[in-house]
Amino acid sequence: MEKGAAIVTGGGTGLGLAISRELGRRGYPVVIASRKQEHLDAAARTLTGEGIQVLTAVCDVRDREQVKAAVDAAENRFGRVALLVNNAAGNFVVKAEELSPKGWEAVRGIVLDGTWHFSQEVGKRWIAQGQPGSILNIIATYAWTGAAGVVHSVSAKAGVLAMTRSLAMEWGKFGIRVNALAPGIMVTEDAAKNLGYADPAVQALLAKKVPLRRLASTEEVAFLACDLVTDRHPYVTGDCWTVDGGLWLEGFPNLRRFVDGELGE
Ligand SMILES: CCCCCCC/C=C/C(=O)SCCNC(=O)CCNC(=O)[C@H](O)C(C)(C)COP(=O)(O)OP(=O)(O)OC[C@H]1O[C@@H](n2cnc3c(N)ncnc32)[C@H](O)[C@@H]1OP(=O)(O)O
Ligand SMILES: NC(=O)C1=CN([C@@H]2O[C@H](COP(=O)(O)OP(=O)(O)OC[C@H]3O[C@@H](n4cnc5c(N)ncnc54)[C@H](OP(=O)(O)O)[C@@H]3O)[C@@H](O)[C@H]2O)C=CC1
Repeated sequence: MEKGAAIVTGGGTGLGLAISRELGRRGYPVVIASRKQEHLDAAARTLTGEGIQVLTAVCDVRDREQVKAAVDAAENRFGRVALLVNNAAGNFVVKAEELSPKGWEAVRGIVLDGTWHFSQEVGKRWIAQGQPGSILNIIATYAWTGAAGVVHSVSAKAGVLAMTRSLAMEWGKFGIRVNALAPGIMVTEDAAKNLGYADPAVQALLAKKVPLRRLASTEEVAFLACDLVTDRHPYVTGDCWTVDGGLWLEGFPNLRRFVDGELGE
């Protein structure tokens, strides 16, 4: 039987692209949704070339109507949505006292509102259709440790973790699983640029802070993400898996110190 489709927000770049590829390899048609056509087109070319069925959906996750249109397009093309990965994010390092209302709004809107928009849109359809489903929310370990320099993202990711647990409790009876995954530091283009670790010398310093002494690859994080969101672990819900080489146990690096050039040995 045909598998339902997997929607991956922010599926055109970085971790989202790695998750889309791994889901494709596991037999799921993927729907990649994000704002920029050029990100989606480049990813679709790559994935199609690897034999994966792909649909692109230009969509700002902050806009409820665009989210609805993306889910409609996924159902029209593939019949059914089986999986949702809320991976899209926005982030930048800023002193809390200098963060503007629009800066707060942008990051909260993408991370917290975007996750809610897609989750409710697919969740209510699964409930109405009597279909099971699975949602995976990509967060960060600072959702529970806190971190200096990214108060907007920390607050939004903490909200997503609370949302994950609450939806798992409320929708478990419908056969809908909801989990979260907290990756360690990955060198993806926009994250490294926006968070001040594009320089390989900074990456080397960061790696020294990780108990396993290296940063994460998108592939290894994607593999675990796919294990969690697919039916490999059908009794896991409301949980958050961490794949960060042990970094959070050491304490999350103060991101302000990176951009201020104060990171020492
Ligand atoms: C060192 C280890 C770290 C590892 C852990 C990291 C864990 C998590 C990582 C991530 O989440 S990585 C994801 C990174 N990817 C992205 O951010 C891609 C998408 N990002 C964007 O599109 C932008 O960066 C955005 C600002 C988040 C959103 O773009 P949008 O077009 O909606 O907003 P703008 O109109 O450009 O800006 C809105 C508002 O925000 C202010 N702002 C933007 N950048 C900065 C900045 N660098 N510093 C201070 N303020 C910023 C901008 O000025 C606007 O406010 P106003 O000026 O209008 O008040
Ligand atoms: N990199 C890291 O070290 C870590 C990352 N994470 C998390 O991993 C996930 C992936 O991050 P990563 O791959 O590194 O970063 P990327 O910047 O590559 O991914 C973010 C994606 O979100 C999409 N996006 C941004 N804003 C919107 C929007 N308003 N609507 C729709 N899509 C949007 C972007 O596409 P487009 O520009 O086309 O809209 C992009 O594809 C994020 O949730 C991040 O918080 C967690 C811990 C560490």
